[in-house]
Amino acid sequence: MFSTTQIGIDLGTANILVYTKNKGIVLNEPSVVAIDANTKEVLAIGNEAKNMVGKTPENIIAIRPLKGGVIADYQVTIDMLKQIMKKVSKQVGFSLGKPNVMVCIPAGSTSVERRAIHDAVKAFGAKQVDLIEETIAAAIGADLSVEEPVANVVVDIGGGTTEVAIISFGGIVTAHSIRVGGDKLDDDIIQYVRKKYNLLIGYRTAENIKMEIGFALVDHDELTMEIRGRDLVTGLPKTITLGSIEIQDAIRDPLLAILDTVRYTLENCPPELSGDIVDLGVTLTGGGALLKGMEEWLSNEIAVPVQIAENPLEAVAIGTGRSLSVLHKLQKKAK
Ligand SMILES: Nc1ncnc2c1ncn2[C@@H]1O[C@H](COP(=O)(O)OP(=O)(O)OP(=O)(O)O)[C@@H](O)[C@H]1O
Repeated sequence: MFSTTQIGIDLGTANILVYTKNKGIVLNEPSVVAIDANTKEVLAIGNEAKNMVGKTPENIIAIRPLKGGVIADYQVTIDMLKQIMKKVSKQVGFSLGKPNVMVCIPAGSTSVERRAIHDAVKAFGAKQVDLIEETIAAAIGADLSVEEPVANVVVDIGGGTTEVAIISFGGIVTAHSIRVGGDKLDDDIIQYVRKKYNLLIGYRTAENIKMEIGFALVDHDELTMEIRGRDLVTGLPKTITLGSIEIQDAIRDPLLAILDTVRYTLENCPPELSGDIVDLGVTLTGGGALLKGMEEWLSNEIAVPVQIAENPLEAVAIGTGRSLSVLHKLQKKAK
């Protein structure tokens, strides 16, 4: 008899990852879909679609169907999910039997959207489909002892949202989220460069600036970077040099919004669990955790230890996949 393949899907605003128990991460691609604007036909997904952004003829448009932590384009999300299942099935070969699938969905998705995602995965041939909250998946993926009666604090800084949760005994004790994540930092960099230098830059350039010379609000030796864009006055291409101190200023507001959400969640922690936070600290997951100085800045501001999960970008997908076994064990116990 074949054992059932277990698959975890992290349906993120910025990236989609798929994890299987035996093979680990088997797919990691940006949540981008290229479609023909006239026929609405899906032409490409993931890396292939991202590479088309801003470089394609007018009839081919690239869509990020998940925006700001919610499903912005429902039909395209479902189409993307189908393509992903197709890719993964080829790679993993779960033709041997129907897989059990766990999907981690954006926090802001409605019950109708949750149902639709569930049905789309099921229609593709999954044996069982379950949905999981992002912070619980992140905590499991970060190797926190979520089943213990202690305060596990997770701050997941994704593309569209930041979610903060205190998890104890397998459940969320308190949680808060804001629609501010790495994408908002990119937006603010675009606005800053436009205002100060009259230069138009695209999202990919803004993201590169953030990754190369973006810092949380910590003192640091200044870094610089040359960037290219379109001069708004002459309409011609132009190169300028940006410094990390000015970029730090440009992304100050979203960083402070993230800090406020962390503070607010910690303030709402039941007193019995507060002591654990001082001892165990806060764990950062999601790509935003990789912003330079993030760990040091948050730790200084909230005065508790802060650590970054081993694989911040993969923690949710790993936890989503692993949670299948946790759920399975719980179900067995319940029988
Ligand atoms: N080295 C880095 N420095 C700063 N930001 C980074 C770095 N690497 C990735 N990011 C940012 O992390 C974000 C993506 O993170 P992640 O893949 O965890 O999001 P997601 O799970 O798709 O989003 P969400 O949780 O909102 O659905 C993007 O905004 C990306 O620019």
